[in-house]
Parts: sequence; structure tokens; C-alpha cells
Amino acid sequence: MVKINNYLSSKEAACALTKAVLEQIEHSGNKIFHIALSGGNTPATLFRLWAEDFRDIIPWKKLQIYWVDERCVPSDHPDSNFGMTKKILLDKVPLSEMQIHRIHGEEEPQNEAKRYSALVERLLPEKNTFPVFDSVLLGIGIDGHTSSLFPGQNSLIISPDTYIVNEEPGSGRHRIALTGLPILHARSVFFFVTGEDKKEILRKAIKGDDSCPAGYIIARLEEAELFTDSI
Ligand SMILES: O=C1O[C@H](COP(=O)(O)O)[C@@H](O)[C@H](O)[C@H]1O
Repeated sequence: MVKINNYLSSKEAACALTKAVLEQIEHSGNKIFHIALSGGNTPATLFRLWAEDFRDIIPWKKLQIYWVDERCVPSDHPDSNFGMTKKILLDKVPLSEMQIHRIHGEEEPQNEAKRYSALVERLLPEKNTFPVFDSVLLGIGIDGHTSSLFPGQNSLIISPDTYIVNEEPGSGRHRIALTGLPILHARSVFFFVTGEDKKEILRKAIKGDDSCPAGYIIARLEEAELFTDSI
């Protein structure tokens, strides 16, 4: 089930999402807050907002930052999810290197998926053998992918591994992706999806349509929130 929060602009949606994340951080008291970020184009608005308007409001010291997914490219490649986040957000806020856990897109993919799964499993609390993120921020691609789990790959969504190596349909390029079960075990899951071009797929995903990974996951989440300007 997903609670839908629709706004007139992507900035308003980003602002509301930020406030929802801040509430979660507040609820966690003095504990460390483990948050997994998505990449692609959409979160740029959100990260810009965090680096500017919310720079002095977000309690950076409490955060441990992880990634939902990464393209298998070096961090200075224009497709790198970490590279985008670094430029827009990480370089501009008071986070230390110890708080930032990137996926090494430049390493051999299978080894890196194993290394990163082990790192996340070691640093996060556990429930039913799954690592538990405090928040997972997800996007939805125009084809309905979320994390880097693409249509037709439902078996990967329910993989017992925390992160897996996947191939982008079409290009066959490798990606490393957080799988569905750790997403379903997260304390909070937020979708940030903006733009006219996402209208159609969003309608499908919200209905919990299994033919797109975002819909498959939404249908199985007990609770999640969507922040959008696309409805
Ligand atoms: O490739 C990716 O796509 C999705 C959605 O990205 P967007 O560019 O359509 O906003 C994103 O959530 C994922 O992290 C990313 O690797």
C-alpha cells in the first residue's frame, strides 16, 4: 500500500518528502539513521534542496548514507549515481567520509555486489535475516523499474541476496541493485517520482501492477509514501 502525496511542482514534492524523512530521523531519537539513496535524474531536485534550503536543518551527524543502486562505471562517469549525488549534495554538506558508503561501480560487479551486501549486512540492524534500513528512497523509471530491477526480472526482486548484479535491458550494461526483500523490510520507504513523462507508469505502479517492478514492490509494501507532481 502506498500513500499518495501529490503536489503542483517537483520542488514542493521534494520539500514534503524531506519533511517526512526528517520526521523519521526525529523518531529514531539518538540512534544512527541508515538511509539508502537512489540515483537517476529525479533526485537532483531533492538533493539540491537538501544542500541549500535544508543544509542547516538536517541532522547530518546522525546519518549513514548508502545507495539503492549503482551503474557499473567509475565514480567520475556521468552515469554514476554516486557521482551525481557527490556533486549536488555530498560535497556541500557536513558529512564525513565515514558516513558515506558508496557502491564501487568501477570494481568487478559480482565481487562488488558481494562486498557491498556484506557491508550493509554488517552495519545495519537485522530482521528475519534481512538488513533493515531506516529509510529507502526510491525512484521509478519510465519503464517501471525501481532500484535497478527492470520489468521481467521479478525473480531478482525476491532474490535472497541483499544486492545483486543486473543487466540493463537493451544495452546489457551492468548495474548493482538492492533487491526487493530488504526494501520490504525497511522502516520507511519513500518514492519520489516527478514529471509528465512518469504519469502513465505511475498509474500502473500505484495499482500494484506486477508487470513493473515498482508495482510489484508497492503491492507488497505494508506502508510507503509517494511524493509526486505527476498525478
Ligand atoms: O536508473 C535509475 O533509474 C531510476 C529512476 O531514475 P529517473 O532518472 O527516471 O529519475 C532510479 O531510481 C535509479 O536509482 C537509477 O539508477
